[in-house]
Amino acid sequence: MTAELIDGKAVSLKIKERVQQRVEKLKTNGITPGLSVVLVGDDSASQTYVKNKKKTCESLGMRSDLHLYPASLTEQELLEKIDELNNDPDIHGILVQLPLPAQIDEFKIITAIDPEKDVDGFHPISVGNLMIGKDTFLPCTPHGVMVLLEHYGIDPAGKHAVVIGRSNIVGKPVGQLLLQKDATVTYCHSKTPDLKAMTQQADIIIAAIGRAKFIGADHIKEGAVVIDVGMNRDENGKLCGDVDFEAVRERASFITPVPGGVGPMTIAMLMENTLLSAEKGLSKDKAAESV
Ligand SMILES: Nc1nc(=O)c2c([nH]1)NC[C@@H]1CN(c3ccc(C(=O)N[C@@H](CCC(=O)O)C(=O)O)cc3)C=[N+]21
Repeated sequence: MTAELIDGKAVSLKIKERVQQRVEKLKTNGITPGLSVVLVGDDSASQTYVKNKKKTCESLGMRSDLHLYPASLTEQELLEKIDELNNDPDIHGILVQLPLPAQIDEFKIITAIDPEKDVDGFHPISVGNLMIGKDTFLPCTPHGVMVLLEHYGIDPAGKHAVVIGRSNIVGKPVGQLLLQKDATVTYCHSKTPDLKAMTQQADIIIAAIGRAKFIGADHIKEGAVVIDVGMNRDENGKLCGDVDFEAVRERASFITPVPGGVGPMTIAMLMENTLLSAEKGLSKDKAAESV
């Protein structure tokens, strides 16, 4: 069997088109969605990502401002910036690029962001709402994975989904979203004694490990759906996922490439969250007017 390619780039374009149309509509009500992106430190890969986020925002008619700080920024200074953005009515979404330098406590920063502007879905309130199935900002990468599955007609209900990785931003939430869609979910991680025995039982595999080409053909069952959330560099410095794509595609039914799979979806869902935040603001203003 050769797997069908899950084209995240193409699906992300469709989502962005829809976002753009809704942005136009919002603008006729006098509101332009605005995203603030904060980057601390001069990591060049991170700079490229945040610049891409800004470019994408602007291509969809949204506003975006970039706040670049040296790696020496103090926690207090960052908290003050977040406070300012929390109180800026033109800013609907705040994204603080992770990881942060060691002197800054990530949890303190994430919890300082107004949950109503938490377009990353990382605030404990957003995480809690996700756990109990309440309406909230969904974290962008897990949400992007679910949208891809839906787009390709892959219904998780009754399937065995094996999530490899238990980070707060990918592994844990994507397992939760799969559970909400009635999958049977197994979480695997670095302390799982026999990973292969687990992944061989999976109908759907979500690889969020962080090791280049770690998942080979012998890890998967014939016909499995393989979603690769990895972002690594191979021995030649080329971007690659956690899955050995060429080998695994011969056994899988569907597979995401890296690049062009989950990555572009992450950005598209961020745009959608920023739009949703701005739309919520509008409906609140309208409600206030009608009182
Ligand atoms: N607060 C916060 N929120 C994030 O969402 C966040 C973060 N911090 N820190 C870093 C990670 C990483 N991340 C990516 C998003 C898109 C691509 C992406 O578009 N990738 C392209 C390729 C890009 C390339 O060629 O380098 C693709 O897979 O096709 C990659 C990585 C968001 N992150």
